[in-house]
Amino acid sequence: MNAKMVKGVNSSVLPTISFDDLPGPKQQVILGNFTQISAESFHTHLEQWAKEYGSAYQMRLLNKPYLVISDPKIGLEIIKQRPKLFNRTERLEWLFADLGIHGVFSSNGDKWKRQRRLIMPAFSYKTLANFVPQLKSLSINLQAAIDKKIATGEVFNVHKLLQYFTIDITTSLVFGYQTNMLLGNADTSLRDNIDRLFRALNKRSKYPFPWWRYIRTPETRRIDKAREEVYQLAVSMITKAKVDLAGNSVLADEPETILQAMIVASDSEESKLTDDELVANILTLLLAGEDTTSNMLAWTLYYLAQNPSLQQQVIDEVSRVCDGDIEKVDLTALEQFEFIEAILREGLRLKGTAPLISAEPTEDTVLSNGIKVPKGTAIFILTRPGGLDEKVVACPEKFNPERWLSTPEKPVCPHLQSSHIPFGAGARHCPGERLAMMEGKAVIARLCWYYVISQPEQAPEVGEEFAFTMRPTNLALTLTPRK
Ligand code: HEM
Repeated sequence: MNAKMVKGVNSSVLPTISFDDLPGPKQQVILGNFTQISAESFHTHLEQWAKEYGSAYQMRLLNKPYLVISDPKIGLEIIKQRPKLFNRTERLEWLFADLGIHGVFSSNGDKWKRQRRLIMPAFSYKTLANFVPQLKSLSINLQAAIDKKIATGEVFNVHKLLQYFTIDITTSLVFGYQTNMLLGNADTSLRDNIDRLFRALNKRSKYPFPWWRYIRTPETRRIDKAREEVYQLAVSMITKAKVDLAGNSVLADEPETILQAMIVASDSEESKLTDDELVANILTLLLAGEDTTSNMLAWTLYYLAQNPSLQQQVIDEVSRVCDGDIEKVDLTALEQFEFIEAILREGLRLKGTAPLISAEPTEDTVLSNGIKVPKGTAIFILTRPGGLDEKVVACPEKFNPERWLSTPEKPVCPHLQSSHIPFGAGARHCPGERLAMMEGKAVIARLCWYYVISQPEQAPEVGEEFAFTMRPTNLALTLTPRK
């Protein structure tokens, strides 16, 4: 094979290992490992096999071979060499296209470059800084929704309220449209539709061909309905944004929403986004911004519930930064919440909500560990094992935010930092990281300030479920107002 070497590797000293010679779980004829792996625990299966077969192994789902990488150095090497040497997988492209959400997340090549350029201004420091008052008012709505539930005395699901919060945030930032899920909008169809689309993505990613296009089941019909409803919402928002832009020339210079910014930025002939591309990107942002962030918040609360002294440390930080009054929280305060940031990072280390990143070489390639990867081989990069490696992290199973606090005498361990990629890395690094962290800090500060967070006695064991993002199952939390 005349294979391309990843950057910085000297081919003359590298022994090459053929993909077919890699170890891996025993495969069945035709099925490969298909029946050994369930969609809901996809990531834990892959992580378990990494413990058994090493940091690079092969598996097969029906006719499709996969290389699974859990060595963070190799994972980083792959994702940092996008878009030149690696792409998102072809399968991911058509899965997203099939659901009408083929935007910046799933595109490759020039299509991806153009879309990435057009959405990035929406995540600039300036745009997010302008969004802080809205973020603050939506976190107050979250608190009001919690208080309302507490007043009724009913047992309630905090995770669901966090999902409403992130939908309210994303729709308001992306469309400037108030879904008001937290303030009692009884129509939960948007959340239900997003949920259905995520589950469909996850289940369908196991199959090498789109059987659902030919065999209609009640579930395929429900998925089509969900897709159509979200699509129509996006179309109506585009129409409204265009009318707003036409009626107010100031908006062209200072767009108020991501959607307006995308329409303005795409207004030159060579970079124009078609309406279908606009819809796909709106849906991409809705999906990318909702579950990932609400799951991160839910996992963080799970760890805080087990540790009252961490809650007190959050209160102390908020008090110090906001001069004793959380209602003074603003952009500067959010930036100064270092301890809360450390808590969020530690939660992501143990329960990263994006445990897999997929990639595919654009040509035959040799990795720096000597593995020859044929063009088009699908690769799964596991984002969690690096942060659980005892050689890098002391007591890796322990929730210890202190490890993320940097002082001149004791900077954060560089190995820990480089093996921690919950938001990916390189040219396709998550553009929503800063927004997600701002949301996380605003919510964790407020909830610790106003409530004692605990787990009910007899709480069921909390599990992990993979539904394209990784979420907690059976999470029961009690929020009691602080005196
Ligand atoms: C805790 C919250 C979040 C996590 C853990 C997360 C994680 C990730 C990861 C792992 C990727 C793939 C990166 C790569 O391939 O290197 C990604 C991509 C992406 N994320 Fe996020 N994300 C979060 C929140 C958000 C938010 C709030 C938004 C926007 C509203 C967003 C928008 C995107 C987009 C558009 C991409 C595709 C980037 C590209 O392919 O160029 N994410 N995210």
